[in-house]
Amino acid sequence: MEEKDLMPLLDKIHNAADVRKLSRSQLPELCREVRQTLIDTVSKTAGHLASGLGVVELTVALHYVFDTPDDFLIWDVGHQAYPHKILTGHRKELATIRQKGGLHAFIWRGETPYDVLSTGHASTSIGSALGIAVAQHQLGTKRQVVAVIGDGALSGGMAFEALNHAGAFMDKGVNLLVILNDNEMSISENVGGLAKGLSRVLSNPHYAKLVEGGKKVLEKLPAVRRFALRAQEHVKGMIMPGTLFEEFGFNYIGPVDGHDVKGLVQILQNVKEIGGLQFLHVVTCKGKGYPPAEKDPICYHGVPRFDPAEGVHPTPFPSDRSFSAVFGRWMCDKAAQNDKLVGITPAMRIGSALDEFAKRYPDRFFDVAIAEEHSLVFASGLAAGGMRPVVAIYSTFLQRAYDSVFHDLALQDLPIMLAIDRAGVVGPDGPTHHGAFDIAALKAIPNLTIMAPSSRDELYKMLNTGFKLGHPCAVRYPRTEGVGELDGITLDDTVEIGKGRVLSEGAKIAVLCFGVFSQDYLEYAKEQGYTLVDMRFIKPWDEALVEDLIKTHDRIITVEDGVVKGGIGEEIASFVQRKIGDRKVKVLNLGLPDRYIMEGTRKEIIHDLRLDVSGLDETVAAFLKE
Ligand SMILES: Cc1ncc(C[n+]2csc(CCOP(=O)(O)OP(=O)(O)O)c2C)c(N)n1
Ligand SMILES: CC(=O)[C@@H](O)[C@H](O)COP(=O)(O)O
Ligand SMILES: [Mg+2]
Repeated sequence: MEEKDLMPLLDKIHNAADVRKLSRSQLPELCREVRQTLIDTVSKTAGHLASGLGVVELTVALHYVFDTPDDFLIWDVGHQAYPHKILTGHRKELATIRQKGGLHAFIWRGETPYDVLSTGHASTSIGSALGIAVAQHQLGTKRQVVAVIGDGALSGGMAFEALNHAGAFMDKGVNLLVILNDNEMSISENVGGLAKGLSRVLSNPHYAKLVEGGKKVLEKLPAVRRFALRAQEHVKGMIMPGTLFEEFGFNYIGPVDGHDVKGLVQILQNVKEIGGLQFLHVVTCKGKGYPPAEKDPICYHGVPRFDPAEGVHPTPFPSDRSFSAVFGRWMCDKAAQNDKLVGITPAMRIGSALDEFAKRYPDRFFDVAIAEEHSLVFASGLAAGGMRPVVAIYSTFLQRAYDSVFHDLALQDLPIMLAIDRAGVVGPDGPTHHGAFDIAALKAIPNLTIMAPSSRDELYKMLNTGFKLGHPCAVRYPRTEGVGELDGITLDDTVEIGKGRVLSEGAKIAVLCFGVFSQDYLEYAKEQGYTLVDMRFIKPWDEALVEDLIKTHDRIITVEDGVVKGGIGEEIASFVQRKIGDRKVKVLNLGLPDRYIMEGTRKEIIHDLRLDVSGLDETVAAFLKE
């Protein structure tokens, strides 16, 4: 075993209390061991890497200073919490992270006593930590509350709603420490005025002096609090004239070096003494300690399995065969033809495959940071102002902007297209990331056309159709590769609004699919002699086709990559009931269950839900006997 693989300290750490048994001088070695464990494990499991590497020292210092789990520690998103999982009893289980039956991808309420709230969607940590802090004040406990939020997550409006509300508790005996983990990165570059403001601090030539000054001031804090804070004001005044956070009622401290574990311990101990509303600005390097990740933190945000000696090659972008890549290609093709087309993403440029579009059309590409609600309202303004916006947004994150789909798109009848990526089961990111609800949620909104392509060429044609429509519309597609070729498909190729297509003529059973399942079932349907339909449209769906089918089929199965409850299948079942008169036609709705789907590969989950061919075959056999 190589020297680097020896973990003498980590071998003694079974929970955070064990961390607190170490001397402060042992902490740098503990950080080395945690960092090595992270690289060794995640390179074998895949998952989130760079963010966790950047908070190793902060995580060690927090568990060293605060009496966790009695004191509360709330991580924003939770993708950076792998070091936290290692130190709180899951060092071995980390090898199961994001796998079926394994550790949750992010923080999961109850996974350990240290984890009181589940996370996964950004910008919630300050609000939930404030709630916990107010609860402790009401209950009269002395339990401390710490929120750790990244500079990307801090760009989310929810974070500012919480900061604003926190101000109501200034000098009221509520203790809350908000730690900004500032690595100047989101998944890609962090954007916006706040990011610029924070960068000004870090790029200031006096920054190093400021950090030293900050440390000196903080070292004196408890003893000469008034003087120390005045001195710190002076130091900050050079760089940070009246910080935004102090306007919200917080005492802003920093910026401080987020990789000096002993310095962090000292600062946290001092800040803990002060109490009240504290905002500690910690500066870190995303990917710290693994040079390829330091050099390219975007590439190492989410990694496939890789050899640490080799690094990750190529940078994990959506594969060429993915639906996301088709969308990215369509955006570039359409932008060349129509100069009103603009593309918007809430912080997911790479995952949405907008990288090439952003490079070719920088003036028509807008990354609005982690601000899904704003991405749609911004699009409404662009549209009202004469542009043709396309918003690329993950299904699960679109949930944040549901009201804007109604209020700022459909109600206004604006020509905006939503490219809803990660629709349906996504896989290892688990329950906070499956795009399970967009069909049920969006189909309730009047004046919204919703399409679900079954193949890559169909997606391209649907994007053409949606853009040509010139009214509010959405195209939803999964985080998978697809069948179908784009050769010969042009920007003029569209699909007929509201019309489905029969892929295989059969009898007895008609299987109506919304999305990719029709391609999965095609061979099976042909072999069994069942009718297979690619419905193409969730709204408006092809009533005439269904009315026709129920004249010749007495079993209808609907399949959607979304929840069955409130899904499109139930709508069809109700339609069939009204149309069959005295005929006996039974309808079975298949899709995602009324429960949360835990982590696993998409393939595993689809199999467990009996939505793959073998599952469908079993279901059909039973259905025919009913
Ligand atoms: C509401 C929401 N939108 C988007 C995401 C996707 N996402 C996960 S982590 C991340 C970047 C977070 O940046 P930051 O908070 O700075 O953390 P870092 O990775 O830099 O440590 C994004 C956009 C999310 N989890 N939740
Ligand atoms: C933590 C987070 O929310 C993102 O990193 C998300 O995991 C990205 O998902 P994709 O890998 O599907 O882009
Ligand atoms: Mg960041």
